[in-house]
Amino acid sequence: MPNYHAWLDEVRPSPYADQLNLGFRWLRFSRGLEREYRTYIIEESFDLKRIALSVATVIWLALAALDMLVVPASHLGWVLAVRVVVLLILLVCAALILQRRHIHLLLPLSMTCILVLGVGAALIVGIAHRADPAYPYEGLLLVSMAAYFLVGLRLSEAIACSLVVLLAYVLAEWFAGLPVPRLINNVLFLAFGNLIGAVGCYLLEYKSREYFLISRLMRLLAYHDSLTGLHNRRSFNRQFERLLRQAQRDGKPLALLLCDIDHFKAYNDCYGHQAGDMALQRVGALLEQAARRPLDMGVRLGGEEFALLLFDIGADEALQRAEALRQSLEAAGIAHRGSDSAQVLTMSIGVACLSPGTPTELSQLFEQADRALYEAKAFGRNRVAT
Ligand SMILES: Nc1nc2c(ncn2[C@@H]2O[C@H](COP(=O)(O)OP(=O)(O)OP(=O)(O)O)[C@@H](O)[C@H]2O)c(=O)[nH]1
Repeated sequence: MPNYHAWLDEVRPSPYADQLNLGFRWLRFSRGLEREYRTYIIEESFDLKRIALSVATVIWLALAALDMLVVPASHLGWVLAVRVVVLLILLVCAALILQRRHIHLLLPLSMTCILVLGVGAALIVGIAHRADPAYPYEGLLLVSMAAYFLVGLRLSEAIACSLVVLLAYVLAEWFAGLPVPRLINNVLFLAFGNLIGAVGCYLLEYKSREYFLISRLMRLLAYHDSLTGLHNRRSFNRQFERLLRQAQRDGKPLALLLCDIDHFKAYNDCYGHQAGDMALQRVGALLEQAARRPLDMGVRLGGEEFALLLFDIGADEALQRAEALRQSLEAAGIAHRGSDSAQVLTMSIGVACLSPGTPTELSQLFEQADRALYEAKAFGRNRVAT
């Protein structure tokens, strides 16, 4: 399919943007993304599976009632026996699916339901055709349509299920002794129906994958700063509450480092806005490196203000990390002839710590770090204060 996402050129590289650019006409992403998509689709299709199960059970029971009217009494017992066995398996699968605990079993259970319905329907047609060749076989197409559209299967899974059902039908008709020309006619009808289902399913899965990539990319854009790739203030506010709760629950300390580049206005004035942007990106990369543990967070708060949120860190170590960060910018040696504090670009850092068990709001921790930053600026910049 053609790629209409020209706007991706203006977005920072990410696995989602890369995959959108690369395309996915074979309905497959790169390995990591494919795993993420499959987990997402299983979660997403849970409600669909519940509805599909209810619809399938109702239709199956309705057809059982119809069988009592149209299947000759000599074969009705067998037909009803198949209906009961299929119904029982459906109910067991439904009980497991609805518990939701067995999320890893959701896919095999859904495929089992489709296969049991399809093979059961094929058997019933075979049994009925032994007595009455006019018994409708088209119901098999309903099972395939459910596989393509109703259960949330991927195209390859839906095709696999439908082919097994088609094979079961051919065997059942062979057992029933249906004349070959009629069998060919019926198989062709089912095959064409499957073709239509497969094309529809392809288009749906393509759109579902596209939606997955775009929605993940949008989330990434909404929570990250476009210039540096760091978390933005919105993401910081959102994650801070979560980290605070986790720190309190686990009895771990937290530290907030507020970082502000010194004399950045003068830097812009001396070297231009574009050079200023590049300097901000270099600072962003240093913060990214400093936030190396999974629960640490490097943030661009706006302009030339950054923050580093460190999880499970005591006051002494937090000061050391702040000092290391300050030194790393100084050591980067980005010339700054307009600065009063040094000949290179530097930053001032205010540190605030939160001990376990101390109830604190983000605003309080922020104020504390801001006061320390103000002190660092007032005492000559290019320093760490607490
Ligand atoms: N290049 C560039 N400049 C920015 C960006 N955002 C903010 N700035 C500039 O950052 C400068 C911040 O200036 P001030 O708030 O006066 O701070 P300062 O000059 O660093 O002074 P001190 O913090 O007191 O050392 C302003 O000139 C803004 O235009 C950006 O995204 N890119």
